[in-house]
Amino acid sequence: MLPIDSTKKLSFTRCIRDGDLVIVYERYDNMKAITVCDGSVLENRFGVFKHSDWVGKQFGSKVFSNKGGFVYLLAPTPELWTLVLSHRTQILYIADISFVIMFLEIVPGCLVLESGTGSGSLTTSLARAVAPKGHVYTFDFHEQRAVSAREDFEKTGLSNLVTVGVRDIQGEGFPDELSGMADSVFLDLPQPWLAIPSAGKMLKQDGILCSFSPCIEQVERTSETMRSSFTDIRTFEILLRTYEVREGKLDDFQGDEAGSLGSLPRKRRQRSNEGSNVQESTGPPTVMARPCSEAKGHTGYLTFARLKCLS
Ligand SMILES: C[S@@+](CC[C@H](N)C(=O)[O-])C[C@H]1O[C@@H](n2cnc3c(N)ncnc32)[C@H](O)[C@@H]1O
Repeated sequence: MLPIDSTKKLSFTRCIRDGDLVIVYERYDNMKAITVCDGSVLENRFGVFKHSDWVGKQFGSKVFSNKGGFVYLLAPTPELWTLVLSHRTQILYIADISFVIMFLEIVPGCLVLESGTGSGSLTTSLARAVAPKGHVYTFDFHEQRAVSAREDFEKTGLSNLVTVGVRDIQGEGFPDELSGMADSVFLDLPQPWLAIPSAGKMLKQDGILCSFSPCIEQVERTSETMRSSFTDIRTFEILLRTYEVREGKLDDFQGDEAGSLGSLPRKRRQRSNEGSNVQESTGPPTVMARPCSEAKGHTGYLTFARLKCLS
């Protein structure tokens, strides 16, 4: 990520410099984060890429190896960072993250509390959502995870937007100094119900709390605890269906899962929509879209609740 501060607008239009973090993109399922270092090289199946060739190029550029192979150099957005970060824990992915940001009503300037930090996947998106003047206070009781998260936020240029604290949030709650200051609180903890009374104290009037839990028993216990100080308690499970889009001839797709309109060539689908039974088995390549066979299933449940107003 490019540095975000209160004076700069988040922008990826500037050119790549020595020391920048870039996402080296081969395919949507094959990318990695690299810090550009003049004098270093990247070696992969496409050949050898000199970092010095990357300096001065715009983010999004296609760059070539000594063998004529190529990769793209993308800006490290939170969306891409989530896909390349080093997993120190289970993490939240894009479908849950985007829903969380929307439902917690997080906008620039918000103050957000989070625990645990884990691998900082959600924190990275929270930081961008509150930029340039908001702040995220994130807590984990695992010292080394906190250290690694700070290093990552430094690398991604977000450290001025995030404070990482080491604290047992289930045991001690959030720090008293933050009482009544949070617009929203997010919990990804094994026993979130223990942290709910403290989360309630931290929130501004009508602030929103979200708790992520992998199993429904935790959701029930969390919701039960929320009832005394929160209202509008709602739980969601975000299931994402991804489609594969590729070009081919009808013959290439014969024998694909039957009955899936998504697996039909566009041309054939249009014809059947027009009431014709004509089916071509040859012809020019056409674009197909069909559900991916390896779609991600259950990740967890997101329970949201709004603090009850006192007056
Ligand atoms: C599943 S991870 C969070 C992942 C994070 N949401 C992400 O997207 O990268 C849960 C984290 O909670 C931390 N944790 C567990 N119990 C805790 C407690 N009592 N206080 C603070 N952190 C705790 C763990 O150390 C772990 O790093």
